[in-house]
Amino acid sequence: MSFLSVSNISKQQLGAPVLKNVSFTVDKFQKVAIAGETGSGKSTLLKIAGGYGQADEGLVTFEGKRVKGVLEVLLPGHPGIAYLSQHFELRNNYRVEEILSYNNKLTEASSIELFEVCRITHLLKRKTDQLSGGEKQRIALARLLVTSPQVLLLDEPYSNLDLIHKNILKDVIRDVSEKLAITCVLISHDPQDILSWADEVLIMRNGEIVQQGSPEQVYRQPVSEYAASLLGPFNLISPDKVKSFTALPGIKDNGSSLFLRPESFLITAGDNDTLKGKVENITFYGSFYEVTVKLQQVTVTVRTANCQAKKGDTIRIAVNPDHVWYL
Ligand SMILES: Nc1ncnc2c1ncn2[C@@H]1O[C@H](COP(=O)(O)OP(=O)(O)OP(=O)(O)O)[C@@H](O)[C@H]1O
Repeated sequence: MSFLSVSNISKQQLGAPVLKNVSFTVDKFQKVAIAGETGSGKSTLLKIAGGYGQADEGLVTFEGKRVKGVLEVLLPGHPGIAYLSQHFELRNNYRVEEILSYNNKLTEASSIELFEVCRITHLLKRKTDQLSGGEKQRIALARLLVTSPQVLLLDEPYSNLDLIHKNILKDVIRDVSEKLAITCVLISHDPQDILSWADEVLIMRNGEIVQQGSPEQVYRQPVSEYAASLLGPFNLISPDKVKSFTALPGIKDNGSSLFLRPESFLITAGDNDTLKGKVENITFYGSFYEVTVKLQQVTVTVRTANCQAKKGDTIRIAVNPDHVWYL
């Protein structure tokens, strides 16, 4: 029996299908990320999974019990499942500690640990209008966690946060999974948030899950150009141009497009198993450079930690044969 099971969910909004027969399962303690373009149905799916939406068809179960939709219950939600919306609200004119005292099912020691995990211990005496957006978000999260859920569903928790607050919240969410042993499902647009955190990634398009796999699988072996583009930059060499890459080990001209992430290329001094090209552009991104290299027939983007070359230089590039993929 799956911990959380979403089976054959379909949903229409204003006469148009928003979810089409979607199924997935979440194991206990798993970290699942949902990615997809705007309007692909991520939020609708997450709400239905937590009992905060209403499916037209299909079944959601949590530990074997059916999760009812909002139209079937007086108060939305299901015991054991917490859902943090993109649009949460904290009541004005309350102290944080008051907000966190309602529905608190934890012992005092566990509450103290939770407030530490959420990095809000220093905020407990503040009023809710004396908090930054990032602090409010962590309190909204703690407010859910004091109810002692087993599953936490997070809808784009990192949107609208600056890098500092985003990094704090990333640490918090990691600790929620690891220290508090809570199963998490998270929606995000940012490949870094998804790939560095998840055990399993679901990719949605037009109300369907088009790919599901580990971060490495979905990143290195996408099922389509769409799936590839959600998780970062890539080179896609059309079948008629692949022949010019077959000098590189591991690359075959098999009638498909050749897919390579920029870091699958390597700038090298050697002559063997390499291709010659001219540097067209170099962009510095802090921890890496992106180098645009014009080869005989195509231009590719190469990602490298160090770059001695200059614009206009002729360089040689090799490829990591383990990263070769076709679409
Ligand atoms: N209450 C609603 N009434 C009508 N249409 C809706 C409603 N909620 C969602 N939709 C539509 O359903 C589709 C999926 O919306 P959803 O919010 O699930 O997508 P999403 O992938 O989460 O998008 P985003 O990344 O922008 O949040 C969209 O076309 C949206 O316009």
